[in-house]
Amino acid sequence: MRTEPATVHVAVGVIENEQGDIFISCRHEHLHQGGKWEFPGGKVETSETVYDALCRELREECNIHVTAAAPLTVITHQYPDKRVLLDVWRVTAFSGEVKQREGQPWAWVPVHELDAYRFPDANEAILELIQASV
Ligand SMILES: Nc1nc2c([nH]c(=O)n2[C@@H]2O[C@H](COP(=O)(O)OP(=O)(O)OP(=O)(O)O)[C@@H](O)[C@H]2O)c(=O)[nH]1
Ligand SMILES: [Mg+2]
Repeated sequence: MRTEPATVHVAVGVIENEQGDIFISCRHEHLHQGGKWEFPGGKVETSETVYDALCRELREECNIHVTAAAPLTVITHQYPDKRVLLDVWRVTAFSGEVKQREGQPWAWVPVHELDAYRFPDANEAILELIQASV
């Protein structure tokens, strides 16, 4: 008998700077969807809320302390090898200077240039929402 693997619940942050550029980083090659660009974030642990996970992941991955964020969308996506539920938040206020702490290439990208980057398939709806909001 084959059992379906559980959905991976992921908190994802869309961080914008004063110019309206969006922070993205490139996933390490050896990871799931490696080599593609992503919004920072990571798995929600059982003991935490999605908002707590968002704050923890953005502190760990990009050095900021989130002070306000609003839900943007929720996406479920089935990859050939994995099912994910992306809980996407727009970070509206933070303290600290954004920097990539995990050795990934990173960039601040104007919204109209996001199309030049390759993202995981699940991200399509996120990109449409960001582009529609400028
Ligand atoms: N962070 C992030 N993950 C994404 C995005 N789009 C997307 O499909 N994912 C998928 O969500 C899953 C969780 O991401 P993750 O690898 O960042 O998790 P994590 O930071 O907790 O790392 P870990 O693997 O070391 O525990 C991965 O399978 C990844 O491919 C995105 O824009 N940002
Ligand atoms: Mg991560």
